[in-house]
Amino acid sequence: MSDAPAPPEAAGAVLDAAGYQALTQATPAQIADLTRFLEMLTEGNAVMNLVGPATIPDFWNRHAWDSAQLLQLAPQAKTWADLGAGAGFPGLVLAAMLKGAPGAKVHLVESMTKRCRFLAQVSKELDLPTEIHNVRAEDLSLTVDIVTARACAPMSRLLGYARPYLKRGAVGLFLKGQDVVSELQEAEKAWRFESELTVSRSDPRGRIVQVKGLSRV
Ligand SMILES: C[S@@+](CC[C@H](N)C(=O)[O-])C[C@H]1O[C@@H](n2cnc3c(N)ncnc32)[C@H](O)[C@@H]1O
Repeated sequence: MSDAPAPPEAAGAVLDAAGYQALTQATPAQIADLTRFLEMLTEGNAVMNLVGPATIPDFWNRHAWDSAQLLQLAPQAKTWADLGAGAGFPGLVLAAMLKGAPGAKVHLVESMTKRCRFLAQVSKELDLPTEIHNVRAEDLSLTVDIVTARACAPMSRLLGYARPYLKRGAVGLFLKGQDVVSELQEAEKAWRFESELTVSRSDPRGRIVQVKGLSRV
């Protein structure tokens, strides 16, 4: 048994920028971009509903690390589509971490115009490799390596939104909460698909669902 101290996520300690950097090997420039994003999120949240205000003090774990952990499941992926990107989770964090990587592009798909304006502001200021689509996800069809979503819709509905992307060869990586098993059971009534669950590293109650090979039952 190792005597090494428990990692912050296991110990339940609040994660700060240095802890995030240790978990992700983020560069100082990436930490600076994410710190500015946190400032813009805090300012934006004062005038519009972007994230639950109580979650902002836990930004580095609840939002940044929750999002960035996806990169460790798909280290070769260059192109991503984040459905229901909202204030930019996971999409803006992925874009900040992929900035400068050859061929990197994160498509942020969001139906609410106000939120798209916020996504555009952050992307412009931080010069992130994003493309913003102010549309409903299911009305768009992009060829990407990975299609992702967090808190966008229950799995059955989400698979309908993700279908055009999965049909073009994307793999799904969806951040889900503790109801994931019942959501999957419900989804299996309407869809056939392969799924694999990974425990979330930012919250042991959460699961990341990898989805491939979607078709209608
Ligand atoms: C609860 S928020 C979550 C936002 C972000 N993913 C996060 O985890 O912080 C859900 C977002 O999905 C968007 N949304 C819901 N259905 C959508 C759809 N069919 N196409 C695009 N955006 C959608 C909503 O406008 C909202 O911004």
